[in-house]
Amino acid sequence: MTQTNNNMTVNPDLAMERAKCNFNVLEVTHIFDGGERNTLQRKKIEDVALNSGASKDALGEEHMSPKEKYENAVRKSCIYATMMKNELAELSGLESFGVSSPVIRRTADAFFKEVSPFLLHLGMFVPTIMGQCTPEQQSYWLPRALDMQIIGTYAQTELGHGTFIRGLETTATYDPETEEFVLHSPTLSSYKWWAGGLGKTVNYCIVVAQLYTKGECHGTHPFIVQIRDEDTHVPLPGIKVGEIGPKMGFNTADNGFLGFDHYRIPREHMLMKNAQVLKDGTYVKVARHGKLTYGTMVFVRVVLVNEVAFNLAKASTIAVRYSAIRRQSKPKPDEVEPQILDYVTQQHKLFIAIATAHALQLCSTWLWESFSAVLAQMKGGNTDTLPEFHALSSCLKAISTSDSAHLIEQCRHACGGHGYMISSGIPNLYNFVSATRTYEGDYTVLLLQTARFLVKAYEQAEAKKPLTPTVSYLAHAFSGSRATWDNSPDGIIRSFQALAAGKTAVCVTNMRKRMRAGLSQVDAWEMSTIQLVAAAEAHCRAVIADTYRKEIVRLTANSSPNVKVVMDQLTTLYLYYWALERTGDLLMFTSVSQKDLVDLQIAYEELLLKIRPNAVGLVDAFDLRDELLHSTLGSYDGRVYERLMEEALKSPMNKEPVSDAYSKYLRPMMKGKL
Ligand SMILES: CCCCCCCCCCCCC/C=C/C(=O)SCCNC(=O)CCNC(=O)[C@H](O)C(C)(C)COP(=O)(O)OP(=O)(O)OC[C@H]1O[C@@H](n2cnc3c(N)ncnc32)[C@H](O)[C@@H]1OP(=O)(O)O
Ligand SMILES: Cc1cc2nc3c(=O)[nH]c(=O)nc-3n(C[C@H](O)[C@H](O)[C@H](O)COP(=O)(O)OP(=O)(O)OC[C@H]3O[C@@H](n4cnc5c(N)ncnc54)[C@H](O)[C@@H]3O)c2cc1C
Repeated sequence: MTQTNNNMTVNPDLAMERAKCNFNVLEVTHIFDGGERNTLQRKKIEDVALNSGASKDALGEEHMSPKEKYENAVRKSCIYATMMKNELAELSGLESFGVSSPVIRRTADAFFKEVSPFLLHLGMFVPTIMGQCTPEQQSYWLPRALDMQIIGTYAQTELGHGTFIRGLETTATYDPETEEFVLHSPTLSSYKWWAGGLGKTVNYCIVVAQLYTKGECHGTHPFIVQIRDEDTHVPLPGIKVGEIGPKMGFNTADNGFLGFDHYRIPREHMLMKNAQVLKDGTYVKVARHGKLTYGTMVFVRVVLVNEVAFNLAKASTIAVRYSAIRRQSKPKPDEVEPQILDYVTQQHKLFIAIATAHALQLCSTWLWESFSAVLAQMKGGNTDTLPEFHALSSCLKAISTSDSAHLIEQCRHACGGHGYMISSGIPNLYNFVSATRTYEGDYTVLLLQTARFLVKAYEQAEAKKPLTPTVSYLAHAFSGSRATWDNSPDGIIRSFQALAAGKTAVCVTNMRKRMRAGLSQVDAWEMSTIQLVAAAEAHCRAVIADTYRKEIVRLTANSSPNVKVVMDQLTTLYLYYWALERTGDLLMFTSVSQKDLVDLQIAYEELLLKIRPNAVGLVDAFDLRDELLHSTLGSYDGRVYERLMEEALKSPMNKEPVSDAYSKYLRPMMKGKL
């Protein structure tokens, strides 16, 4: 594994762990990266972007005031954007997620402990231009946006509504006299709220507003709106814009608010790929599917699965390396204190994090490929696969973000007190990832979208109609008997599918019962939503487990024997872990016995011991440079205590031997003179 400094002194415990590792680390790196070619290109990009030291700060971000932090983040965003235009442009021809590859996105993490104020520009503004504009509109806006001549964001959420898009209150009323739209915020709750970069950075944004023309409302549509002068950056007349204040994370993203006072924009600034307003105000619907204006959200949901996998890989790298150098307690009085990684409970906390990072990474690639296929079909006018894809991307976004946030927090627990230090890197990772569970569609709300699809699919299965691939297992939901338990990987995956089918069946039965008892369909649905969320979660687990297993079998077909073994151990661990987390459900919906579950628990514990010698090798295989980890606990060399002390000494509190607070408050209070 290449590191920036080849002459470093490595902590002896970490060196011992690396010597113990019995598989080829680089081969696993290639699996995680999606192939050797991707690894080589990633490394080239990282070398160009990071070796100059431009990502480093003289003073840690955490010691800066909010204003200094923001300005520093803008400074570095500009450096990175310039690199992207110049040095990195040629290198970024990876198998990429559209306009900016995930590798470019990831490398940027070395520059920011929180996030770049440009995140929404690349993450949503540019993708909306690509996905919602006509070709003419695109040829005008896209080059300017890609060249960063204009910087934009995505302003959809309002103070009063985020989830319920149809409830947005901002209006865009067409005036045929001037051929303009008049944007207006009629209430306080209609103010746009949350858009990243809106507070101070951007001069344009995508605004989602209720479209009115000829006195009729046509629902929400996207518009491109200039909000600041292109030269002076002063907000334009009719615009009220500002920053929303401190948050749990995202503090360098200047999330903002925005209100309009009868603010006029040209007709051409409505993004017209899916619907148009003609000069005379006639509304023309172009798209075949009513929800295509939600396309950018679907894109970001897909991207987020990859994003959280990467952040989970970081957290597990930090926690596993730290657990290898940390020694604590003395269970055997005559022996030295063990590495905390030797405690089975510690392995239980951490190895699932490594396995989940792999599972989500592979699912994200598979999801991206499915998305590309859906987009290709839609180009030809066919939207048949969109409902299934919406259900799939919704649940994968919900479960991947929720599991990752939970496991990153578990990694923090695994690092004891030191994990609570900002310098460990874990709090920032947690703050970032916990937000992903909420934004781009809240966890519960998205799982309920998947549940809608599952219920419909169940009814189709009942009527013996054909099923789409991800729910084909529902065809076996009507056998009348419980699924046969079998603890092979394929057997466990079948059991997860049986749980999803069983839970969906329970929901449908309960809803029907409730409706027979007099509840409306809406109320019967509402009363069943706890179970519907559980059914969607079970469905998603079955999809992840199945995809993870199939992808690993495929990707390791030509791997060396030990890589095959260790990758198989991780997938099996994932399956055992979730089977043991869901024992109650297994007892309800499969033939599993108490003895089977006791045996499974023992097999799980034995698997932890088998993975243990390779744990550091497995996180080394994520190949995360120290610059990306920002961690005193997780650096490659394991100099944890030295780094903790170095960071502590940087605290501005240590600049003076006696704090001013002594003479101002402590002394007077202690001398009774306050
Ligand atoms: C490559 C690297 C680039 C860098 C990027 C890195 C990372 C990027 C990070 C970016 C940072 C982002 C920061 C955050 C940004 C935001 O949060 S932006 C705001 C996001 N907001 C939301 O996600 C709102 C969530 N709400 C909704 O999506 C919808 O309102 C809803 C909950 C889905 C309900 O919509 P509604 O119109 O009310 O529909 P329903 O009545 O419930 O359903 C009607 C039918 O429509 C189907 N449907 C709904 N959505 C879609 C869709 N998107 N696609 C296809 N179909 C959809 C739904 O299933 C219903 O179908 P039927 O059951 O058949 O009736
Ligand atoms: C860090 C961050 C960055 C963001 N960036 C942007 C941005 O750049 N642009 C932008 O437009 N927006 C942005 N958002 C807003 C984000 O998209 C919304 O916060 C998110 O979609 C959730 O909507 P909400 O806040 O209205 O939550 P609410 O819908 O009010 O959710 C509150 C609770 O109600 C529950 N709930 C709501 N509806 C239902 C239902 N139908 N059934 C059951 N339960 C329900 C939810 O599950 C949740 O528990 C950002 C948010 C965050 C936190």
